[in-house]
Amino acid sequence: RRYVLQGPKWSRTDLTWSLVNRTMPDAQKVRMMVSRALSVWENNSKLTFREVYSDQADIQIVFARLQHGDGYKFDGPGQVLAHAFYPGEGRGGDAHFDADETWDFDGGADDSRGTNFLNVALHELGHSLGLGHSSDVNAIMYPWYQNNEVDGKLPDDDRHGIQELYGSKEKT
Ligand SMILES: CC(C)C[C@H](CC(=O)NO)C(=O)N[C@H]1Cc2cn(c3ccccc23)CCCCCCNC1=O
Ligand SMILES: [Ca+2]
Ligand SMILES: [Zn+2]
Ligand SMILES: [Zn+2]
Repeated sequence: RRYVLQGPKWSRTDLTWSLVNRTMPDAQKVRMMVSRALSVWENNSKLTFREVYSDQADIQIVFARLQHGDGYKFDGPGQVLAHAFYPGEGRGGDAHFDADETWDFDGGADDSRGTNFLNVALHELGHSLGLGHSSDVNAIMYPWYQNNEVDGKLPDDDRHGIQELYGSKEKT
C-alpha cells in the first residue's frame, strides 16, 4: 500500500461534475476526456458520475492561470500543471488546470503535442475523490507527471486506494 488516503471522502457515491469554462476552445474534447477519466474511477469502485450544467456540481472542472482566487496560484507554462481539492462542500472536489500549459486533449502517447490532459485529469480527479499522493512511481497518484498510457486500466496502487474508500463494483 503506497497510496495515501487523504481524510475526507464523499458520503454519496452518485456524484455530479461540470466544466466551468464551457466556451473554451476544445471544450468538447475536454468534456470527453474528463468523462473518460471519471469512467476509469467509476469502473474500479461503486462511484457513479453524471455531467450537469450547473455551478452546484460536486466536481467543478476549471481552467485558470496564475492568481485565480483560491490562494494556490498557478505558475505559467511547466512546473505545476494542476491542483484539486479533497471531497467537501463548495470548492471541495473541484479540479483546477493551469491554462498556461500546452494541453494535448487527444491522448497523445508522447508529449509531442503537449501535456497529456487525460493523465493529469485522472490524477486530479483522484484527489477530488479523496486520494492523496502515492510513492509508487507507476501510480496515477504519483506526484510527478508521466505520460503513461492508462487506456481504461487503473494501476493496482490506485485501484486499491479507491476501493478502500468506496468499495469495488458489485460482482455481477
Ligand atoms: C502529477 C501532476 C499531473 C500534477 C502535479 C501537481 C499535483 O500534485 N496536483 O495534484 C504536478 O504538476 N507535478 C509537477 C512536479 C514538478 C516537476 N518538476 C517541477 C518543477 C517545478 C515545480 C514543480 C515540478 C520538474 C520539471 C517538470 C515540470 C512539468 C511537470 N510537472 C510536474 O510533474
Ligand atoms: Ca504551470
Ligand atoms: Zn486553483
Ligand atoms: Zn497531486
